[in-house]
Amino acid sequence: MSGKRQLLRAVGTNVKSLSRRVYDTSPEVTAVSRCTYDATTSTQLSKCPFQPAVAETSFNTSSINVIPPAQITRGLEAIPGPQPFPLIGTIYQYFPGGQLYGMSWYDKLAKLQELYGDVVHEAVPGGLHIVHLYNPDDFLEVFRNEGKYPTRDSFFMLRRFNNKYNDGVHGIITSSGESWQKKRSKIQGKIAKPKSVRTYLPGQNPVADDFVTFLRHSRNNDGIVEDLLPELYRYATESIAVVCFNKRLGALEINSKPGSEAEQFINSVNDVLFATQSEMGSLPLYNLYDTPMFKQLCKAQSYINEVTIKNAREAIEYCKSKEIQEDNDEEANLPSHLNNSSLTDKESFTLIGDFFFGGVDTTSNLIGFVMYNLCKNPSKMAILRQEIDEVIGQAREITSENFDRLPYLKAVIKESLRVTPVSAGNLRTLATEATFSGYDVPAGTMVVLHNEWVGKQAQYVPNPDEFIPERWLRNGKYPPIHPHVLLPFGFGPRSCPGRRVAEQEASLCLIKMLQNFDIKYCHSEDMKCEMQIINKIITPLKFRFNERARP
Ligand code: HEM
Repeated sequence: MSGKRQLLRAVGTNVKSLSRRVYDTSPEVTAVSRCTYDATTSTQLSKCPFQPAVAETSFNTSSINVIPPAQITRGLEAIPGPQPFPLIGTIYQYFPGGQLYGMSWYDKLAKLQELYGDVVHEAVPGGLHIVHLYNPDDFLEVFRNEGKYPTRDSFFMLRRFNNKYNDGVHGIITSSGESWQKKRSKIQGKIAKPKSVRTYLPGQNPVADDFVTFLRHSRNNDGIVEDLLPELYRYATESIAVVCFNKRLGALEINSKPGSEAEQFINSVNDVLFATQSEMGSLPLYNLYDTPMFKQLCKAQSYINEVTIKNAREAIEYCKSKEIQEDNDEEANLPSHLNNSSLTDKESFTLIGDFFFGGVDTTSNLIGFVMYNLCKNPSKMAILRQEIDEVIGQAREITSENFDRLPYLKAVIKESLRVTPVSAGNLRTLATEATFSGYDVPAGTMVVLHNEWVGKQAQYVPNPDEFIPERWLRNGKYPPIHPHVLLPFGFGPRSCPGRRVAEQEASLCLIKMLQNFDIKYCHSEDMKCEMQIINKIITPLKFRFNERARP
């Protein structure tokens, strides 16, 4: 191991209590089956487009973790995993007769871990190599080796759409390198910082009030909403429009006509996510011709762009007509802010489109998951309601100060993201070679961090099957959890810029629902979800909303 990497390894994690397999004499590592695939694409893999650089990390560097060089196994071919074959790689295991056929996403990745251990290699058609990781210590190692401009290679179809039909202009989801950083820096201060997100409260409070009114109209005579999820999509769309355009779209209008702009927009977001999920585990034929799935994505993304551009232009015109120049003016908006930056119109609109798109399914499923978990754990719901009653009471205006005094609400959201995460894990392409649990993995390899799986293992989270928000409260009553187990919004400079927006929108919605209703889950079956880039709820979220009894 080079001196530089010895040094990197030496700045270890502060979580000493967790066992590291790399310290063992590796019997488990050597016992598992070896991959004999000749990695013919190794030249391609080492062609990293980025300068080798080490990611800065703010973690405590108190303990020393040095892997003896003799225990490090080099090269992808040495990593355990299913046997790959030329051209098809390991994809056959997902087809009938294969060991992963017909399984849910979570069951597949759990099976891979069970069969091969904490580091697993898969070869995907098209010469792509994936390394699955199941140890939080290795997650830290990934972020140390993600480079100055972290890369998350995903949304390949969307990338192709942008290249082919958006004049080669990308937002931040599909861009990389300096181009990614330039765009991200333009929007970071407006969306990602907690203080700036609070400035959207005056616009988002009325959205949450309207959602409560909307729910009252959606209930049947028994107070039942047959499926809350579509209503939550409307809420999230209306609320993210406040952030993106400082504008109401009308998604929560009572008796809004089918086929409204908001409805078509929501359907388009779902179509893009569905097409993107279909990329995984299939041959990338869309690179050769416009496949039906690619055409579906193109249609949906074109609509997302159309709605974004229309609303962004209106927002810019609004600021011009009112001569609003200052960003801190209450009537200022994001498109106008970007219009005054060095980005071209197309770059700005594509960037805003990413946020508009990113803010729909994520937030709505998060709220759905939290509601479900609370209903399944009524004692936790009672504690949360008490906190809300004490801090906010029946006030309609939720202030920035209120948010700072709701630790249990934060803990509930966090625990929900562990038990029923919106994002199952994280993805990076290594900028530099790295060592994971004793295996050297070359630069350019895609690594998948299985946070959902790790968060459900008793060795990392005690009583993992129980919904215990208290474990996240900093009162010393529960043992600390490894800081890389739960990374629902990713990590580092490429982490989710919409995190604070999502948390704020979800909190507002949950507060208002608990202020107004007694809520019960009343579907006969447990909730089920399916991986469509995010974990999406696929069974009806049937709740009874009774007006809350006032003292
Ligand atoms: C429950 C809510 C959400 C979850 C769990 C979530 C999760 C994530 C994750 C895991 C990533 C990848 C981070 C990484 O690679 O380190 C991400 C990226 C992203 N998210 Fe979110 N997200 C949520 C809500 C939102 C919202 C509300 C928006 C828009 C306001 C948004 C916009 C984005 C964008 C644009 C990216 C790409 C960032 C980049 O590549 O630089 N997300 N999100």
